[in-house]
Amino acid sequence: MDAISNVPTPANERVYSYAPGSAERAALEGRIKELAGASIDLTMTIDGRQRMGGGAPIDVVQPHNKAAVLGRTHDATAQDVQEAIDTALAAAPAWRSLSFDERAAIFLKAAELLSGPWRATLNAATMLGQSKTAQQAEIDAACELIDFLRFNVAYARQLYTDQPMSSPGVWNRMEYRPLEGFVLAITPFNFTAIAGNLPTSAALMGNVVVWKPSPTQQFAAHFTMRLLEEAGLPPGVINMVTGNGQAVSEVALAHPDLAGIHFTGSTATFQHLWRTVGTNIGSYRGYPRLVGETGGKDFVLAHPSADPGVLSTALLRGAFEYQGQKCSAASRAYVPRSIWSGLRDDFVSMAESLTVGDVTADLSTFMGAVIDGRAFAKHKEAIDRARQDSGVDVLTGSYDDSAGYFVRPTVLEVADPAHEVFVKEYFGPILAVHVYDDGDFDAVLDQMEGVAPYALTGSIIAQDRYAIASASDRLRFAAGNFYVNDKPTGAVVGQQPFGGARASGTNDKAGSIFNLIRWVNARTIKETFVPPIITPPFRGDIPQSGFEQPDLKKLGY
Ligand SMILES: NC(=O)c1ccc[n+]([C@@H]2O[C@H](COP(=O)([O-])OP(=O)(O)OC[C@H]3O[C@@H](n4cnc5c(N)ncnc54)[C@H](O)[C@@H]3O)[C@@H](O)[C@H]2O)c1
Ligand SMILES: N[C@@H](CCC=O)C(=O)O
Repeated sequence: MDAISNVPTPANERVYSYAPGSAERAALEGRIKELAGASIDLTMTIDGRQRMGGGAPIDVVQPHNKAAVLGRTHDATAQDVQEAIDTALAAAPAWRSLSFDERAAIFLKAAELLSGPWRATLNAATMLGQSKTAQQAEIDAACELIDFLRFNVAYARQLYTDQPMSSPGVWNRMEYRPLEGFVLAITPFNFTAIAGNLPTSAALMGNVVVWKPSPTQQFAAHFTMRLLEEAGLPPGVINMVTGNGQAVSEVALAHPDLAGIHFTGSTATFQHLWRTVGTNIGSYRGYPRLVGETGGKDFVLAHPSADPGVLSTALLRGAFEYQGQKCSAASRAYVPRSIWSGLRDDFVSMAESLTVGDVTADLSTFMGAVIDGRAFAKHKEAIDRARQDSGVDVLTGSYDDSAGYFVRPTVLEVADPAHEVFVKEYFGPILAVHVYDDGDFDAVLDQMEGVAPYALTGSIIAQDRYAIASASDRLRFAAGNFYVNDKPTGAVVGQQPFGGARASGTNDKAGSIFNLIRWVNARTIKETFVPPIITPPFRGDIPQSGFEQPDLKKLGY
């Protein structure tokens, strides 16, 4: 089509409340029932065809009811991964020559389908497979993924319209080519939206993708793939391989056409991927783009002027929503003694009153289970160690994996601000609190700024504007997303572009133009309309422009 279209102006998707008696609640409950008993094959999708991976089987269960198997997936083998790469590369010429409008329409349609008929399916799958409450599934699997799909189209259009200046007689253009090769998207268990965004953002920019979701998110990923197909994604553009990723690392990272990695997950995994790419660097066609958003040890710093109600709400929601399994979750808090002495008992009893259980059976439950046995064992060990540590006061916290992987909200009060609990990411509902003398605010600020290797999210809770300004300035490099008088979680696409620095990742801000820039490789084109020509005899002066009078004799006059 010979036109430069206006893409639809994006707006954040409305968040449904799922109030008792509402139509959306009835639809969700119905879908939960159907999917809970479905026990489906969680296949790979290569060239639009679904088939099981050739490796070891993996049962995908409900974390809050570990005996309930939602489906079975298989590890992809080296041969499976090779096939996914070959398919992607074969699909590349047609996909990249499709116009942006045609590509964008697929993802806009996916957003529309998810906003309507697919909403209950993806929310139910996320609740069942990742143990999210209805509210947490809604803000993730529905709203955030819809926002990613819609806002990315608008950001891509903005990027494409960014063009260089031209001078008289010259037209300069910038062509935003996709990367040459394939993009490998490796996604985490905790956000259905992130899992959907990582392959689709690269594909929107004209790239072909091999996508490997986390096995513990495979249930919702399976339906995300079906949604994209219904939206019209051509076969081969995004190829999904399943399993733990061993073969993906071995084959894709050694492939000469690896053009980029779009990763979200732990710092250790990203460092492994980066190291492997580094080792193989001479063998690629180009320099693979490495985009990785990783772990955090996110803080809440309270000033003596803080409103205690704001502080306790930020801590309860920031630390315990989705069982603390958000990369943004508050896992360390610094609270002045004057506030803590009045707040502690109430805060602990509020934490103890949070309901924990099967989020799909009772939609009012505040927390579900942690994702799997490995996560449960890690949290159990951390709590047991804390109990044996004389420097740690376990104010509340317990665990039970008899039916599901349940870890109750855990609050540790610790005097030593350099203790492991302020440094290590547990990625669960464990909050460490350091109580300081009110006069030590500045010293605390200096210490907590660099005690952990991460720099993802953090909050300052204060009424005193000088304290807010000082914390904002001195914590400038300690968080990629910084909050004033709010919890450190819940970034919204288009409002708080998300990502952190230091060990927390490359900070390419998911759902923003900065991220999309990583998936293009710009070509600059200069066209000179009337080029200068050197005519003999050469007198040593090189014409600077082609604006000499035309030779009328040559033209026949
Ligand atoms: N910064 C962010 O935006 C952000 C967002 C979500 C999660 N996270 C982080 O993600 C982590 C939790 O997610 P997770 O447990 O799924 O992380 P993880 O690193 O264990 O797994 C992430 C993905 O990498 C895959 N993987 C693991 N080893 C691999 C290998 N050798 N080769 C190829 N693939 C491999 C996994 O199967 C999964 O798909 C936390 O550290 C959290 O902070 C960060
Ligand atoms: N973007 C989400 C966190 C994603 C990581 O898990 C938030 O802001 O809470």
